[in-house]
Amino acid sequence: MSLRGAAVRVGGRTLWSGVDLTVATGEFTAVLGPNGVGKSTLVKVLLGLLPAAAGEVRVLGGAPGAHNGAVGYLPQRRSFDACVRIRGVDVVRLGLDGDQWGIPVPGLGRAKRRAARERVAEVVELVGASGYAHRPIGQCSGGEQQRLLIAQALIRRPQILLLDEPLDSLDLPNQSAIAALLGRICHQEGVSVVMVAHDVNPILHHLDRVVYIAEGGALAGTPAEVITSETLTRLYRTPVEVLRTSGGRLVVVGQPEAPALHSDRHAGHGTGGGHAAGL
Ligand SMILES: Nc1ncnc2c1ncn2[C@@H]1O[C@H](COP(=O)(O)OP(=O)(O)OP(=O)(O)O)[C@@H](O)[C@H]1O
Repeated sequence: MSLRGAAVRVGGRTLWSGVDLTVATGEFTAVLGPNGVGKSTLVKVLLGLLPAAAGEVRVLGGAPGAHNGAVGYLPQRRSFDACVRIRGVDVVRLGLDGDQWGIPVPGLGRAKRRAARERVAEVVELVGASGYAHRPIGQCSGGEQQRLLIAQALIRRPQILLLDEPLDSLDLPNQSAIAALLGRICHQEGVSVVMVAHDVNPILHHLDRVVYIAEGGALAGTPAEVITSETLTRLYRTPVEVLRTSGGRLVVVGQPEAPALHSDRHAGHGTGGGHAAGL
């Protein structure tokens, strides 16, 4: 994926401009930055849901959206209500043929149904969800639901996996487990992972590249290049300290927390109301 001199405008406002970025194949990239700078909007541009206002954006050698069959997408977290009866495996299967729901697929014979079942089982195994995938998804924990949604995004064997804050509202052990899972999907399965995140700590260990969006532009580099006290303090406009543990791992301290009602800030998109108060 590449952006050259790219800019984006929403609601008559330029969020960022002059952005030059490249995400190479097989890399684990985090998109970070303060609330409201346009991280989710970047994901929408990469999916072709929103046109760039200037510059050039290419995804898998084509215009954004042209190869979405090879892009898995996990939108910002929605949790399933406890009363949702659909099983985890059925949610995963929707990633394969959910877009054909209600329309009979001619010639979908027994062999194809078996292949689909096998692919569901394979991807459920990959994300470590076999133990609960046959339960109603509403009865799975937040971390379990997230694994099943990642399986859904992976079922078509995408080359790129785009995730919008997949660790949001998970507890710390689940954040680490999902981060490790995504690291494995990237580095062992060869899927390029691009993930919007608020807290870099759970993923820091797995990252190849960091993109910070702030001050109307973007800054990219390796974690060692970008994650420094000086750079983060400047970008977040608040004191942020980067410490190195005795094991050599970086820890970011003082990074602004995501507000508790995070998903509410997105409820008003497109309606002109609702989310500005949370920024
Ligand atoms: N459809 C829209 N119409 C008008 N404004 C929009 C629209 N979509 C997003 N915005 C605004 O664009 C800005 C960036 O939104 P975006 O969701 O990309 O930010 P973000 O960096 O992902 O924020 P957060 O960290 O809070 O998730 C916000 O100020 C938001 O209010």
